[in-house]
Amino acid sequence: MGCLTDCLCCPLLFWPSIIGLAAYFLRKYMQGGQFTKQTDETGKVFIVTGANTGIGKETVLEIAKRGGTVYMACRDMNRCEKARKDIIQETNNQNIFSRELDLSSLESIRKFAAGFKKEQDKLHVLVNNAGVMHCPKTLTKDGFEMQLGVNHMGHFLLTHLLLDVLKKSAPSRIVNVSSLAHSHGSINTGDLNSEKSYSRIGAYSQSKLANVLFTRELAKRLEGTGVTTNSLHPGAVDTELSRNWKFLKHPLAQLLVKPLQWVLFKTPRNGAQTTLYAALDPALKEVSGLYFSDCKPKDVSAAAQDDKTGKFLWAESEKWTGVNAAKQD
Ligand SMILES: NC(=O)c1ccc[n+]([C@@H]2O[C@H](COP(=O)([O-])OP(=O)(O)OC[C@H]3O[C@@H](n4cnc5c(N)ncnc54)[C@H](O)[C@@H]3O)[C@@H](O)[C@H]2O)c1
Repeated sequence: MGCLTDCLCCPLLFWPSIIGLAAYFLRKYMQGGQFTKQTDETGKVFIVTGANTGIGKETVLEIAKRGGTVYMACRDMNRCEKARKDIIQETNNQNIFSRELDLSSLESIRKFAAGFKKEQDKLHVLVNNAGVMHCPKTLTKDGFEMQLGVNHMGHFLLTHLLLDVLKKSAPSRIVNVSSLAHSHGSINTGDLNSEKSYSRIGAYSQSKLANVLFTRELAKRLEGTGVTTNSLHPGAVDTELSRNWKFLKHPLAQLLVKPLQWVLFKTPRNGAQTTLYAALDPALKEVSGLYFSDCKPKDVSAAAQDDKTGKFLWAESEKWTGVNAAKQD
């Protein structure tokens, strides 16, 4: 009792302990839902885009632990190869492969899909995970605004090129990693490619809204094929995604931001849980067109429920990516 009174009277001990405890429990809470079901993925083939870091790498690691064959589709082959070796070492699963895929190049996407289909005639789960966020205005090799180009258009083409193998492997799944940022986005129908004006944040939100609209429209078109598709928000996750916010690298910003990040952001492993849930949970075998967060279905914004915009985006994406011509290749 005396000791407690002493502590209460000593702000130097009391307040740091209270803040520390509050931070600890808040961090625990912020780590979110976990996918704890045990599944055996032996014999199943997966592709994960952007698999060398962050959520993508953790997704591959967990699937590898469960025996799946995984193609890590990456832009940076040095980092991809290193991540692959780490995963093989940790899981002893030798069926992990690294392949080059640059989603900012339609040519690279076509090359990746053709190469994959030469090696495999099955694909059970495609995880469209790769993404860029808040970059300064740049264009993809084909002249698309980078965030819409990589996050949506690249995955739109990739998905279409792999649909035949996904259908052959049904029941199969397409998982699109979107973001809560979709909820403050809008599809700029008059200036989809941000030619008249550009906002880093607006273009990211637009691309993540495009992920949800694409998922919903695709789900309708895939009805009865045995291929399902869902989108998700992984949570706020401590990854390299914020690399374009250069001020965060300043030592002073690090001093302020790091403790906050530790409390409020998920680890990449916890950030991968909703992706794993959407990709692996047997209970979702026939569930399609939904949006998940923390391993649960969640509502999407009104803009994401607008089927007219979904159809507009689909038609534009077909035009931009030349998907119908590509399918005949
Ligand atoms: N981290 C978060 O808080 C958060 C929140 C919401 C949504 N997301 C989404 O999660 C996904 C994964 O992001 P992360 O947080 O792991 O970030 P990350 O930066 O660690 O990983 C992104 C991956 O995408 C790859 N990539 C980028 N451009 C590419 C291209 N042109 N071609 C191929 N690959 C490319 C990167 O190389 C990297 O491997 C993204 O789609 C992101 O929008 C993340």
